[in-house]
Amino acid sequence: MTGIEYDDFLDLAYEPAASDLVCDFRLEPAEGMSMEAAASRVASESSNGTWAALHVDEDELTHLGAVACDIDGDRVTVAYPEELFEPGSMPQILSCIAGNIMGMKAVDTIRLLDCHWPEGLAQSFPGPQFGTSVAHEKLDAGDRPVLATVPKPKVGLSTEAHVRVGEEAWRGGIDLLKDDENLTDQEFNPFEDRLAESLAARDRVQEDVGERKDYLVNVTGETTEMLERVDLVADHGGGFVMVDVITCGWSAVQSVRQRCDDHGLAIHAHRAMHAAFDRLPHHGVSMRVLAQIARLTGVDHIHTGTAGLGKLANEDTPGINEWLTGDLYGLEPVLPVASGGLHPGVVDQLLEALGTDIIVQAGGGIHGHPDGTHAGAKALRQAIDASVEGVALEEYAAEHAELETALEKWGAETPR
Ligand SMILES: O=C(O)[C@H](O)COP(=O)(O)O
Ligand SMILES: [Mg+2]
Repeated sequence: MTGIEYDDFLDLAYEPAASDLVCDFRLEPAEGMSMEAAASRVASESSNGTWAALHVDEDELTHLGAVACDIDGDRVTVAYPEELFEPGSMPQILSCIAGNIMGMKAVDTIRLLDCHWPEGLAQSFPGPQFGTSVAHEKLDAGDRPVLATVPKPKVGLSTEAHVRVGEEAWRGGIDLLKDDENLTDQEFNPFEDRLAESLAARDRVQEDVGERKDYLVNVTGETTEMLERVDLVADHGGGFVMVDVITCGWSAVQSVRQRCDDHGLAIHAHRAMHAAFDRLPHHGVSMRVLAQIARLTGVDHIHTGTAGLGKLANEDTPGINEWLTGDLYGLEPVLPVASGGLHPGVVDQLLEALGTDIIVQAGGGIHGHPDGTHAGAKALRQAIDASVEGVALEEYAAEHAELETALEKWGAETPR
């Protein structure tokens, strides 16, 4: 017999193996508990330990214990053996590394800051089907950012009004019409009507303007229902679906990813509710980790913030975007989405901060233009063109009336 003590999970001399999943945490131990004891409890509870010492027959035990292997101030590194995990199951992985430990009394606060994914575990997931390549595989954005818009008000428009707003925006130079996160299949704007009519409008606009356009229709719902909606999008000739990935849950995202593979559909991930996990800096799961999970489970785009230029609080957008587009054992890169309070007057600063390999989404920043949606869409496209060409917005506005009006209204201010 062997006794497993909860403080057996600390070994500061341990060097993680290449196959380990290595996680960085920030901890605040409970009163009266040392950092070492708290770190060991985290490694224990998130792998194969519990609060009490156990007595287990050595012959019956598979060694799956995690190791708290580094402590630096309030930072703790924990290495997990890959055998602890079910390959390809994001819920199972999260039940380890972001499970009971989030509410454990041994720590006052705990935040999962970053994960270093080993090759085997990363490759047990599909990753994106298209990722950044949507800009030229499904659209005609070339080297400029892809442009998207959400009709506002976010809910309440009839199908007809919704489609009209979309058509005006596409004609003004926007690539993607996007549903809002809380618009799915309500009575005032039913899913299938909106899908069919929007895609018919898309086809008309494409024919007229000679540029590919598409529609990010929000399929979010109960998983079986959501898969049926994915099939409908394919039946109607759409190229993308949108999913509220946090509210649906990662298991549902994995199911949608499989179904989208059958149809060649790209997935636009909205992150509504992410801030419940990542807004408090000392607790929860960072947006960086949520974005990593999104890439592994296979979304093609995900909202990652606006580098402080929009209406929502954001953590390290440039760093997250760099991870999403960097090397990950051959998995496709994800196209990051900047959204939330953007308007033409901040586009130059946005591209300076995040580069051009992004989607720029503006709702209020288009439909709030004094001359309406069509002019607002033109103003956003003009601001993008100016910034890509390296021309100052004010200078470009002298020749482009819609941009001039937008700059008069909003200047370069960041909204709240
Ligand atoms: O879902 C989104 O991305 C938001 O609705 C953005 O809207 P806004 O551009 O008006 O802030
Ligand atoms: Mg929204």
